[in-house]
Amino acid sequence: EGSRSSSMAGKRPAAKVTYYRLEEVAKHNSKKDAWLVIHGRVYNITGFLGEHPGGEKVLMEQVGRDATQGFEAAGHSADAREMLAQFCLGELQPEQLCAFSGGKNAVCLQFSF
Ligand code: HEM
Repeated sequence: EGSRSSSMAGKRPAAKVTYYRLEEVAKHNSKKDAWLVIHGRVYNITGFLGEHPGGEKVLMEQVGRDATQGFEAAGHSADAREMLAQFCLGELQPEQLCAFSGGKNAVCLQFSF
């Protein structure tokens, strides 16, 4: 499970953000339990697999991993980007961000399990 910690955004009260590691995301790689990462956020898309206008197949190729590059390569609309929020579980550990998401560690692009 993800680790909980507080983060202070400006002077607002601490908001709870759940951080996940890629190793945890990787466990959720089946049709019945499908997670992926896009731009540093972790999404549970299990219920969306059959709803995706681009089809289930492309999503199943990305589950359990960082799908940022594929998501951007498909050129998603603003509507598609807004849909993401409803599936969000939390954030990827910042040091595991892929280069495509602004991470310094380009090796994440080749991350595989
Ligand atoms: C939860 C994440 C995702 C959401 C909410 C989503 C949503 C959508 C939506 C609404 C469309 C219709 C076109 C548009 O509005 O842009 C679409 C099309 C498409 N998506 Fe996704 N998508 C997601 C993830 C992905 C990923 C990870 C890939 C590939 C790696 C992908 C590949 C495609 C492709 C190829 C199309 C185009 C289908 C066509 O033009 O016939 N999507 N997606």
